[in-house]
Amino acid sequence: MLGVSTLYMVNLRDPEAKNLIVKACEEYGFFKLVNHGVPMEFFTNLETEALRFFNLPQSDKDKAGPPDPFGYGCKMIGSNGDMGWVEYLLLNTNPQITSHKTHTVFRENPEIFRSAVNEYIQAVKRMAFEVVELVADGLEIEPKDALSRLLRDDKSDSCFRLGSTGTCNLGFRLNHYPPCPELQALSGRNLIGFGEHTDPQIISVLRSNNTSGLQICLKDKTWVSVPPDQTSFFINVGDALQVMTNGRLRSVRHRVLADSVSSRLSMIYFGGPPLGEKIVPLPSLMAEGEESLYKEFTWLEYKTSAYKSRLSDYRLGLFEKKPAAGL
Ligand SMILES: C=C1C[C@]23C[C@@]1(O)CC[C@H]2[C@@]12CC[C@H](O)[C@@](C)(C(=O)O1)[C@H]2[C@@H]3C(=O)O
Ligand SMILES: O=C(O)CCC(=O)C(=O)O
Ligand SMILES: [Fe+2]
Repeated sequence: MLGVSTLYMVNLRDPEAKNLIVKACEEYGFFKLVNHGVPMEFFTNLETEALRFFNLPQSDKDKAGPPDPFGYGCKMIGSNGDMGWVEYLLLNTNPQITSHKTHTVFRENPEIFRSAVNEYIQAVKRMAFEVVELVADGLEIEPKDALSRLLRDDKSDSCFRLGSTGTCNLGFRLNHYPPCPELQALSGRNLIGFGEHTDPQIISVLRSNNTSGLQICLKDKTWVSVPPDQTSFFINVGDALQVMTNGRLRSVRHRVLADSVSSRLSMIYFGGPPLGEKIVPLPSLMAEGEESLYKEFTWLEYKTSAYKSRLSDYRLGLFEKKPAAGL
């Protein structure tokens, strides 16, 4: 297997970080971030609270569901028939909004859980702003905050997701993949934890425990396993950033396979723009005469369409400008 782990590793304090990030996002749409400055205790506090939840009896966890859009979900991913060997909590990133469902489950200590989530999200958001500023700098995008302002916006969709009740705050997910002992008997067979997909947003920031399972799809369509590293973050380019860079940066297809022995816990922050934002290639990035590869759409339009799609669908396909026949 390729030495992917060294090809896509970026030290946030390296003076060359902006160039390495751009290279990794062009080639893989993915990289591992080290020396990021987020204290390890933020990880471990949240991990302890998450495991406290996932270790509850099933009937208690079910009281925190369904994930419409916040709350607990088990095996069903989204609402269009996708399934995986996973249970999860979908949460909002806005500390002001607390979900009555998680409150129900964390009867004794909802504040401890919420504060572990908030402390983690604040730190991760700050780091994500810095990462997209480095992307802008590396691509010589003007103004330098063209991407970070979208994530910093109060109405940013690190926050919003369409739900049956309209728009509401979402942008954070805790995934738990229990071990599946039956897998050992099925030697060589894979069990899908979270099926292949791209993330619709601008950027996703993932951290997991020390259990493997995450795989990314390379340009040549081969899948490679990402060695776990519980001290680092893994950054994904999402569909919106692919469009805003007119295809220069690549929204990475990824998936998670379940393990027969170890459980995997991952926490992911999804950074998206405000709902009304037009998702178009950034003008300062376009060469003279270069045309957008995509039709114009707002983030709300894209999300609405994405949430009607199946996990593995190529969601950007509907928004690509197809060359006219015969030209
Ligand atoms: C099958 C689905 C789950 C998903 C919404 C969708 O209809 C298609 C995109 C999926 C995805 C992938 C990245 C994130 O995990 C997620 C929260 C997102 O924004 O888009 C999920 C959605 C979900 O689990 O609801
Ligand atoms: O749980 C993981 O490690 C990745 C899950 C993922 O890609 C997602 O939730 O979008
Ligand atoms: Fe994902």
